[in-house]
Amino acid sequence: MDPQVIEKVVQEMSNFSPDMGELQGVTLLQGICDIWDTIYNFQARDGDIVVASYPKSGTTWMQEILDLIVLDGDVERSLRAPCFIKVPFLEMGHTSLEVADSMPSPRILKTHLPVQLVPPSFWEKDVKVVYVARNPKDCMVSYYYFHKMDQTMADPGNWEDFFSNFMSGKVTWGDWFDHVIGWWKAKDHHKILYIFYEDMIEDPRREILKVMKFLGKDFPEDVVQKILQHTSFKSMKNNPVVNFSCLPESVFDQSVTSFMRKGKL
Ligand SMILES: Nc1ncnc2c1ncn2[C@@H]1O[C@H](COP(=O)(O)OS(=O)(=O)O)[C@@H](OP(=O)(O)O)[C@H]1O
Repeated sequence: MDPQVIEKVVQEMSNFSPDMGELQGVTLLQGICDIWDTIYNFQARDGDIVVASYPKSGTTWMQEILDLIVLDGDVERSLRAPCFIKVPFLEMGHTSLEVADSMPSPRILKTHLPVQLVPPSFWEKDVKVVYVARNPKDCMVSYYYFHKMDQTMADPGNWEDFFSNFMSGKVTWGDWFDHVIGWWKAKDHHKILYIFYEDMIEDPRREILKVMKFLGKDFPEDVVQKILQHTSFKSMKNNPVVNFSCLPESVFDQSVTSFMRKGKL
């Protein structure tokens, strides 16, 4: 991967301001609202795989599982680039979208958008979505610490403030309840596999097998074990490709808290 492209994506991330905007009643970063036409007109392709979630639900974990499944368990190749380059984040700026456009298929893309805001081309093409949901209590705690660590997010204030903002959907990417319910309903009409973070914690092998089946893959046990081992919390915490240690403190100040913070219920 061209280091200049990585640099450009990081630069774009650091340019995001904590200002909030709103789209169709959903609270989003103003930076997302500003480039909404570009995001909404993004062209999905047949064969795209999307990991969708409310923030802090286990997205990065699922991204890495998906990448390894697509790579038939080739750990060496999974180390080719940071996760935000391997799996472009749909609403994170022009450069991410350019990276996505230049990628060969099958692509893996990430979004935190509620289902009603997903660009229409995703429903017109043959796209598979893995949605990850996490219980709101852990999601909220994780999101609170993330706001403190991510220097481009608004200061969350004290816990009581953040709690009431979260409960009323006044945090970026909107209301947790609408998000998980919207995607739950959509799974009856589209190719969506709905996975729970808690199930992944309880039995990660079982959930990885579900994802493999959804993607039409079947591996011998040694490959499944490799994927399992490489995507354990301990491995991911120490893996620079997924632990965001390549981001400068001006973006993620991990002296406040690690991105791979707790990884538990
Ligand atoms: N492998 C593995 N096992 C268990 N838990 C894991 C794993 N990888 C990431 N995590 C935890 O997921 C939380 C981050 O969620 P996201 O990746 O969705 O964050 S983001 O919205 O994309 O920023 C964050 O949760 P908290 O620890 O509760 O903050 C991560 O620690």
